[in-house]
Amino acid sequence: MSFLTLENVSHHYFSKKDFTKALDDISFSVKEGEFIALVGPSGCGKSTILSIVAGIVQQTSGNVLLNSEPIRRSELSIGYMLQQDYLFPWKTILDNVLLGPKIRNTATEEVKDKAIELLHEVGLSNVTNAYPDSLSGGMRQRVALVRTLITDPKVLLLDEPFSALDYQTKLKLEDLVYKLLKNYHKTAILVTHDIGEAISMSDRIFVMNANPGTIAKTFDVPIEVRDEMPFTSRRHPKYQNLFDKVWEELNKNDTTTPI
Ligand SMILES: Nc1ncnc2c1ncn2[C@@H]1O[C@H](COP(=O)(O)OP(=O)(O)OP(=O)(O)O)[C@@H](O)[C@H]1O
Repeated sequence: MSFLTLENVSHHYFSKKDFTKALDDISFSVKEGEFIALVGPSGCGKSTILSIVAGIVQQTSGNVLLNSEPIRRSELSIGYMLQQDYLFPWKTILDNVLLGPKIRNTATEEVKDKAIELLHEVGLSNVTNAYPDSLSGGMRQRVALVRTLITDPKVLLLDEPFSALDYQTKLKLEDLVYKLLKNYHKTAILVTHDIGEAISMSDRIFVMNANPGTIAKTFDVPIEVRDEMPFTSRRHPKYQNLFDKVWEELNKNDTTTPI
């Protein structure tokens, strides 16, 4: 059963003199609890899709559906995780995590306990009262993850959340995020330029073309790869096979990077 659907979605960005056709006739469905990845060249509209799903950008045409009905924004809670963590330097880690609930007036003792529990789950129990400046990039992204999860969003939009991290930290965080999202049965859409990350974390991959942004091809990640944690899944022969196919698809229409 489809949970979240984009139906013939197109989008133009208008300026005073010009316009950009960012997306052309995008259609796909995501099941509840499913993890999908969008990969494609720079400017193909990946972030625009996330913004449309989040309701930050209103598509020029087409529909966004929730459980096959036109979406009512109040019915879908969304969590966003970005490349930058946007932690407030003057607030402690715990207060950064509790910012959303405090704004909504829902920061009960129970929510505070949940925040502490989640910080423990991501290995940050010992820094709840520290300030962001004293944390590494990977630790800060773990705080950002907890800050996203504390509001219990139904859908997580992950816009290149690991791309600013060193490679080792990135691999570790991919495992951690994957484990948490599966444990909490979250639906997630990941935008990434990293084919390996897309294969090792998601159930399906949408490869996009640019100018305007379209979905060129959808790949199902084989069950044997999906059943493993992201790091170990990279050892599976079917991982490499899919990597080659996604790479080939990405390069079919890419005229920007001659090698
Ligand atoms: N606010 C905006 N105003 C005008 N044009 C925009 C705006 N945001 C994005 N665009 C244009 O829309 C197209 C899609 O942009 P988008 O950021 O969604 O692509 P992307 O695939 O996420 O890119 P990247 O991988 O570089 O982050 C691009 O041509 C971009 O320049």
